[in-house]
Amino acid sequence: MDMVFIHDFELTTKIGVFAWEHHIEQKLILDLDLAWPNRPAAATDDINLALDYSAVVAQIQIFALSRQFELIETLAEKIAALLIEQFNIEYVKLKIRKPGAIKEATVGVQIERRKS
Ligand SMILES: Nc1nc2c(c(=O)[nH]1)N=C([C@H](O)[C@@H](O)CO)CN2
Repeated sequence: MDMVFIHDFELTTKIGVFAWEHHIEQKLILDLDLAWPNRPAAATDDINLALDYSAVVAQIQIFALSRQFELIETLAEKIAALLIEQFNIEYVKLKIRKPGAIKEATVGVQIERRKS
């Protein structure tokens, strides 16, 4: 399966369970693996047939600015749904790390979602 990937994407947003987190921005690190048939774009050298990773990053940034969640699980689910719908992507694997969450470890979530 062909993929377009976006790894180590630093996203700054308001996120967290605790009250003190509701008023500050925190850094998240996203890794996205997006199923996309790359041959048509390669055959024509046409960005219009490619999954434009810049456009994907921009959409996620706009979404993260406009919404606020407590759990990174919720953010992951919403981003996966957004990408499947807006870019017509068949399969999304998304990992979100929250580097500042705890001092003992790097923590986060990973989901895989398919277009239904
Ligand atoms: N599975 C999760 N556990 C926790 C989350 C989360 O989003 N998913 N969030 C927190 C707090 O917001 C924490 O990051 C504050 O440091 C705790 N556990």
